[in-house]
Amino acid sequence: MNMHSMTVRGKDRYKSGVLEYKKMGYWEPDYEPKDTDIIALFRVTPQDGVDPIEASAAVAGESSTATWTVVWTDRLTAAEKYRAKCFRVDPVPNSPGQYFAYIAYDLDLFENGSIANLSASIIGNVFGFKPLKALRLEDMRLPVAYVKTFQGPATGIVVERERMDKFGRPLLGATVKPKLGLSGRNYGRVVYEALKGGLDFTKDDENINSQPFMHWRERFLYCMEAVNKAQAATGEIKGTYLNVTAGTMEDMYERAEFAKELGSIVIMIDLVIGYTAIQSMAKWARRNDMILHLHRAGHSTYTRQRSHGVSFRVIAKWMRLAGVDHIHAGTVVGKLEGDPATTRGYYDICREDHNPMRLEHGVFFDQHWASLNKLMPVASGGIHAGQMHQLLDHLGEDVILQFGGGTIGHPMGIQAGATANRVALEAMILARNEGRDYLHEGPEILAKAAETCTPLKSALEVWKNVTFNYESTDMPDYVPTPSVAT
Ligand SMILES: O=C(COP(=O)(O)O)[C@H](O)[C@H](O)COP(=O)(O)O
Ligand SMILES: [Mg+2]
Repeated sequence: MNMHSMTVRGKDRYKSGVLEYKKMGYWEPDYEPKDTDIIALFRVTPQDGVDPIEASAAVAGESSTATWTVVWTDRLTAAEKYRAKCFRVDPVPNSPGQYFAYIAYDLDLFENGSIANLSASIIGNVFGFKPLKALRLEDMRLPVAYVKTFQGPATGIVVERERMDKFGRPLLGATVKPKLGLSGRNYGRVVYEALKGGLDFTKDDENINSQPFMHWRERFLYCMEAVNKAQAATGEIKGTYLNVTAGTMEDMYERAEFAKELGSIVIMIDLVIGYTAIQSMAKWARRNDMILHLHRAGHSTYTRQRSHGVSFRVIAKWMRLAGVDHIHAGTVVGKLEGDPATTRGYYDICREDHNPMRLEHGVFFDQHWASLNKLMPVASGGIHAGQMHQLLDHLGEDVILQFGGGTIGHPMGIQAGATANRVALEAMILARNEGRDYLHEGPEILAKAAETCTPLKSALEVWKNVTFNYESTDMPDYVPTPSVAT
């Protein structure tokens, strides 16, 4: 094969002629994916003049065995088997210049139980490939044989509810605010008031670790004192997600051990610690019967753009494999990006034993989760009591609703903020259980409950105009082949 054409420069530098991945075997339109193949769906935006099939074959090549030219040593391997195979390329409806490329990978390309290994192939080099303008990993079909090599959530939704002794309603939480600057004693006071007022959990913020104004041991000590006092005062089980995120694994283990010593039932980590660190902490959590909360800090840097990056649905799948018990998955109605249909897809990935293909929720593949536990989704970011009916409608019952500003910013104080949220939630659950149309009657149900709950009345009044609109990104009218859909 003559690869000298790779030296083409100037405006013609991306012409398809310079790419020979099709010829190298990375395009196989007749390929029928095996049950054991991993399938990735990419949204490919080729540079002008680049053939979409050649570009998609290049994605298959660069994310599996290929380099830019044929190498002699290919012949020393089972190259046929190890080459990823792009088997389908469809134009994305209503998105000129963008294509959905389906690529199948043999299971033997991957190490058991390692997100680091999976991601080093699938999102390793290929996102910087010059012949592409943009590339987005939209979804993945993970075969059961591969899923079974991961531990999954150690606690999961069912056991968490049993441990918390709370059933039939979403759980309630709050992120302590302000994000930074409180001393340990004042911080612990926020935790106590929020839990005493009616919340089930409080949470450290993503950037609270061990800063000069509050070292981690102080935080843990004051927080656990607050949890114990609130449990004694209310007779309910309470928790606070102690963020053990730190600069090294050794520091994280030390913090997690101390949280356990103090009797905490839950610890927290941030997505930015990396996949291997997350899997290590998940194994620690399983060994130590600890619920593991994951804050998705940093995800929007690569999940938000529609044409480039990695969809959060893929991250949610990877995190269910990795074995966290909680994951932030969006609110729809809050301050952070996320439309109802796509967010629903993320929640489906967390909570179902089997995801059927649901294009209307952006779920492109059937996905069996084998015996992996269900992952509790967390709705957090700019939500308040006045949205309770919408939250229940969009997100269902197996979810943690977290009101940071919506608790700690309450005009009557933190306990009152927590009470407002608890009363609003219970009013809505009762209405739902009575078969009422709680979504449409929501404002009326909340107003009625507020007649006997001044904190709720005050919350409804102060935040009555706080709404964040969302942009709908519902799936376009797109029909993939049944062979990859089922
Ligand atoms: O601190 C907060 C929310 O505070 P508040 O309730 O005061 O807005 C969380 O970090 C965000 O929820 C993260 O977003 P996401 O949950 O989407 O990852
Ligand atoms: Mg935060």
